[in-house]
Amino acid sequence: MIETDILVVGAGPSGSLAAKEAALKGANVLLIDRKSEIGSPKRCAEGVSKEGLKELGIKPDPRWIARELDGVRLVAPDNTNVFLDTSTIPIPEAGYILERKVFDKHMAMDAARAGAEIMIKTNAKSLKRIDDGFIVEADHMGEPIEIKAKIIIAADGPESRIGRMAGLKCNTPAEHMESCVQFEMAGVDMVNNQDISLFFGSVAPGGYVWIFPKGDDIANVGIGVLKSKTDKSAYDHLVDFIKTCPETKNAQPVEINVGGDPVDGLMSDRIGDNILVVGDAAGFVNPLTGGGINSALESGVYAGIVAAQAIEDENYSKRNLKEYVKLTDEHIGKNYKKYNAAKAYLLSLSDEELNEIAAAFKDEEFSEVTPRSLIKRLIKVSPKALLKLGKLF
Ligand SMILES: Cc1cc2nc3c(=O)[nH]c(=O)nc-3n(C[C@H](O)[C@H](O)[C@H](O)COP(=O)(O)OP(=O)(O)OC[C@H]3O[C@@H](n4cnc5c(N)ncnc54)[C@H](O)[C@@H]3O)c2cc1C
Repeated sequence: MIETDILVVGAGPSGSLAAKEAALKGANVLLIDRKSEIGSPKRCAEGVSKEGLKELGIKPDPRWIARELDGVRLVAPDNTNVFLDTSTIPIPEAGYILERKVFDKHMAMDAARAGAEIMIKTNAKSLKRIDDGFIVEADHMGEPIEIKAKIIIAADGPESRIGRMAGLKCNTPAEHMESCVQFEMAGVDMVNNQDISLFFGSVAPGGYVWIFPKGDDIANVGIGVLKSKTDKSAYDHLVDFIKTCPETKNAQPVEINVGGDPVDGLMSDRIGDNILVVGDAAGFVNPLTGGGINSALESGVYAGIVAAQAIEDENYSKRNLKEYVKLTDEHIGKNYKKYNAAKAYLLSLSDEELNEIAAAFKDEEFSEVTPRSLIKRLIKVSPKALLKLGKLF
């Protein structure tokens, strides 16, 4: 039987940062992932906020940055463009396009350098609660093993099972799981290959289509839809878009990525005795954009710090892990309410309303956008916005 203070299940961004932080604070840490190669296959459009990385002290490394971005292009159903410049407006998940397969590996390498032990091709299958922690049954390189841990950090992504196995109520209802499909494509004739492009309206019911540039003619072209808003699959919506969009109709795929994105907001059940849940597994995904890398990293840091302190205190009770909930509510969750309201508004708009708003904003020189100034402007453009926004705020 392998024994450790802290077992981190999942070496995505949240798990690697949790492992690194806990190891730096002196805990004995084991990080496991079921994959043969950490980071691969990716399930991500790879957009990340520059500021977010900076705040966590993660220095940009050319080995894992595919592209540095200038801004965001919002595209209305009638193809009207609105350009936002990230140097003047802070926009979540818009700063760099990562090479996730390299980034995730580097984050795990940093955890190893901090002192964490890593086991790849190790799939956690079940949990058994014992007096002072858990015994995890796992499959390592095809062989059954057992790992005894005082604390588990569940960093096992959007289809997380570890939290639930430990008795926590942390799952995303199907109606709030964005269904995503993406092709990495070559030969994309982008309107602007320094901006990410987001296409709204009936092209992607309940979500949006994205083109995220990774090179001059290389891009992640993907879609997220809510199953409750369409009878068609996300794949069929994306194929229709690619065939008809002038930027993608001659492009060719080199990779396909399929996955769920939990856009329901933070789960309240994020801790229990001997367990903390981080990243997508706990719903740390911006409900408006579907972006979760920055908050996965940040939640991992807080979990690592709190878990290491609990090891030092020799107290792994839920009560002693509460600081994690406080930190994540304060630093991450507080913004989700307004993002949820903005999303509800966006989803309430018809194609015609989106076209009207885009037409009014298309020549705008945005120097600063505050929620208040944006709402004022929206109401001026579309008096109907007053009715819809009134219900939300
Ligand atoms: C198509 C798509 C596009 C996206 N685009 C963006 C974007 O552009 N920007 C952004 O910020 N976010 C994006 N996201 C969301 C982003 O990918 C996630 O928020 C982020 O990866 C969450 O990190 P994580 O560490 O919580 O989980 P993950 O990155 O999912 O990592 C979980 C890890 O746990 C491992 N694991 C799972 N179960 C077990 C087990 N039982 N035993 C051992 N290991 C296990 C998995 O192998 C995996 O490595 C996108 C998501 C999708 C689906």
